[in-house]
Amino acid sequence: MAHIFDLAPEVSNYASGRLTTPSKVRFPATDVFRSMNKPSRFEGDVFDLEFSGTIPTDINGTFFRVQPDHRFPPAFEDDIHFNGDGSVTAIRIAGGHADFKQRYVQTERYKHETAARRSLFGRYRNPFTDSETVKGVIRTASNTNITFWRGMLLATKEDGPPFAMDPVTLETIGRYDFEGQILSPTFTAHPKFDPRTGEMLCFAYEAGGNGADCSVDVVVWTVGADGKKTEECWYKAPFAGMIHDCGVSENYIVLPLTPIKMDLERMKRGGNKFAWDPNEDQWYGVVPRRGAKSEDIVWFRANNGFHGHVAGCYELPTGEIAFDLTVADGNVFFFFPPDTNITPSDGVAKRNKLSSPTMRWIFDPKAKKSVAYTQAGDVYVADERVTPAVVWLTNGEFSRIDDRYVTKPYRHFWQAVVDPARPYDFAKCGPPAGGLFNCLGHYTWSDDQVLDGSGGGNGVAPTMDEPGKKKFGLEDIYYPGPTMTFQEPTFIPREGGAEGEGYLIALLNHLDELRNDVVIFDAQKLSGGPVAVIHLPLKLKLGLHGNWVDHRDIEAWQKRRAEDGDVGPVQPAKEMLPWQKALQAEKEGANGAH
Ligand SMILES: C=Cc1ccc(O)c(OC)c1
Ligand SMILES: [Fe+2]
Repeated sequence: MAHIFDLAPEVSNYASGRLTTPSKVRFPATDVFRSMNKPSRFEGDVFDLEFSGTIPTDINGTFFRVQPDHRFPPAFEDDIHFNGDGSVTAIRIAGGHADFKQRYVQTERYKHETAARRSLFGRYRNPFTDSETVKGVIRTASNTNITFWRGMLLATKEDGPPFAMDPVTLETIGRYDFEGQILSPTFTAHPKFDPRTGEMLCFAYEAGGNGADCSVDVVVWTVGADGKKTEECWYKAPFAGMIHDCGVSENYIVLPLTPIKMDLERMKRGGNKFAWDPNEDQWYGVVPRRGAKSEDIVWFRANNGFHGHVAGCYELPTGEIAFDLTVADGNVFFFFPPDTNITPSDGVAKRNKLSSPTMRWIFDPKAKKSVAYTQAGDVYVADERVTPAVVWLTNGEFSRIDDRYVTKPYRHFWQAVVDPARPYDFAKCGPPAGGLFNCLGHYTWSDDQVLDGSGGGNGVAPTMDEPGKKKFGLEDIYYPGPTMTFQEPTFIPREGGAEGEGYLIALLNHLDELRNDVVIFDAQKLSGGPVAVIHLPLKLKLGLHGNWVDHRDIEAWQKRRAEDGDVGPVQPAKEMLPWQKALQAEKEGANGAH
């Protein structure tokens, strides 16, 4: 009997890039599904994890994070990581011990594909590539963020509505529409929480129709601590681009619009949802948090760049807004290249060795603006272009702050950092899956930068290409060695501590062993190395975002969410979304016509 491994090499499940009728469960032989990126697909628990060092006994809570993790071989052989099914990790820490739980978000997509035991949804955010059997089904993979809101976890991806999960069991409760108050087809993966008021500030882009029609409609909401929606205002964006993250100050919200553009005709042809436009500016929309009208938005323009994640955002004594985020000098999403049918060939950006500094922008919300009439509606554009007040060469991504300082002046931020000067063991690890985030960085703004937002005194920072730029503030860096990279860090506040006093927790990727650890640092002393290394007996996937939830908050809400609690159980959405109802009516109309 020939040994299984002696048989002829496996036949691919793909014919001209499309999934055939899979004879075997076999993922594409591409970098997206290889080595550290190999599908995990694991759901389960590990009680009382092994660890080295000492897990701080003064923390009692759960570190939640989410990863895209394809459950089935994708419909398209060249599928991308960002199109994987959302799978949530919970690291429950108490009494110096840690437990592990991993569960998928049981979205509509999850349910339909489980029943079919195969992929039914096609390309990333392109329903024109889906099986006819799932037309009208909410297709989000809920794979980008996992936040805690009024006793539930919200698993989110910006292409669809949130799905609620139980924060202890990780069971999926269902699609969440804020008790029927938020019915847009899309919802941000980056809601922000005002620590002073308990409000959730959130938004959606491509929000005007079915969530996949390249709409330029943007909506911004405020939901009060009591769960009641108190603000809703709709705006027009200058083009159908990505608004991934946002910043919130005491009175304003800042929406960075990235020049990675949608195109409906390309999508209908089965192409990519997005294409990088190296000739387009980066835009920043600034809107009031309260009592806003559509004409209150002001869009600021700056030279082309790729927005990363927001650190802090707050108002200066002048009433201007300091807004900090990483901005890369080229297309970070290499899997969404320029659309050569649209972008003039001479415009294709030079192949950058991307640099991704932290930029501080200072926006005047009262800036003089003019109306640009676009076919989609009025766009209010500031007359003056903007340049960054500070360019800090952190070369990082996944900025995080002490979330108790959201909307307020802050000093500390942390990032996953790329330092190409450090040794990397390519022979053992191969290419650094997901980016060479080989360090964790802790950064502290200097006094003058906190108070007046200036670039260290004169308010004018060197431009991006000025040689020998100044370093700003303090830097505290940890490098684990040549075979490891980090995922996004998350701050854990120490009870009663000042800003930034506490711990930093992150996943560590062992690219040689193909396994993960969870590392915990003193947030003020990364360079001292981790105080604890929690050993997972398996490899997860490269994830996106995570958050720390203190167990007292979970327990308090468990009481309130009990059948006899003052709030009662989480209510999943009861009705289809408006775009689904419209589609159903269209179908019935068409059927009725026969
Ligand atoms: C990191 C940004 C980002 C933006 C859009 C996405 O759909 C996403 O999916 C994982 C991630
Ligand atoms: Fe994000």
